[in-house]
Amino acid sequence: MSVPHQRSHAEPALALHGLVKRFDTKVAVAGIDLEVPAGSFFGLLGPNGAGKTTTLSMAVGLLRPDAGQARILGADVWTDPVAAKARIGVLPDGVRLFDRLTGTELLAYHGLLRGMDAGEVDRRSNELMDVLELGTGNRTLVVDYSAGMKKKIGLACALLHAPRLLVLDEPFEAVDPVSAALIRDILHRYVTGGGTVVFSSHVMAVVERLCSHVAIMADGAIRVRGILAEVRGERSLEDVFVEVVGGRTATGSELAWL
Ligand SMILES: Nc1ncnc2c1ncn2[C@@H]1O[C@H](COP(=O)(O)OP(=O)(O)OP(=O)(O)O)[C@@H](O)[C@H]1O
Repeated sequence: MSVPHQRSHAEPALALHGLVKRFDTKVAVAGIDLEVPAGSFFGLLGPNGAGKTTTLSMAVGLLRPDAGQARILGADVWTDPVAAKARIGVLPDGVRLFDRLTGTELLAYHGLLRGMDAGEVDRRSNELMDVLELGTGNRTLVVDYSAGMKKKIGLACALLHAPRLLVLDEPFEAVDPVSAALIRDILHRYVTGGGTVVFSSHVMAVVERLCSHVAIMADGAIRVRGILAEVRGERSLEDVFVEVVGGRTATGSELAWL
């Protein structure tokens, strides 16, 4: 089988074809085609409102597209949802969690829902709570966690069943520098071990450090995509980003009243 636009013959970890989403008259995502190669660390960039969250939500089956398809390691998210969802771990936007549970209870819920053995859920959940410094015996309800802790427990839920693809919406947002370094390390090891990560971020330094591939979105479309080194060339990723999405420059006369 030959796959056009791809050097590798492997099935892409994530393949989006013609994805469209409108909210009333607003076209949030305007027909996106994107392939994320298996084993890649893929950064999705774009200014506020570019359509990143909408795209990732459709990619993982949280939001039904108006048109188009999303396939996860070959399984269609909408026609074969059980197979598709078994292969992914998701950190959604805003991390909507059952927050009247403790972190350990939440992980148990996720693990059992995915049909995992209770003993294995226990072992992995203790290890995740420990590694992510959420406290193994912590009885605090998730609702009382800080924003960064909520991100970390959301990430733990996404990792628990050792999925082959991780789709993470702004995993570094609200996370302190020590925890960010820890998460970078965990994700790096996950990709080295054969996993694939797709994540959205506004933090260029993190994307430059971690990613093998990037795509830059603006106004619901992908403007630039490819291997990080090729997209960046001799410039910084931030320079490329600003050039691609455009941006206003301060003239010095704004907010003169301030
Ligand atoms: N549920 C919704 N109802 C109406 N409009 C929406 C909804 N969700 C998103 N939008 C609109 O779709 C566009 C894309 O939003 P989206 O959240 O996907 O952007 P984003 O790139 O993730 O932005 P950010 O970086 O700020 O998180 C925006 O104009 C937003 O206002």
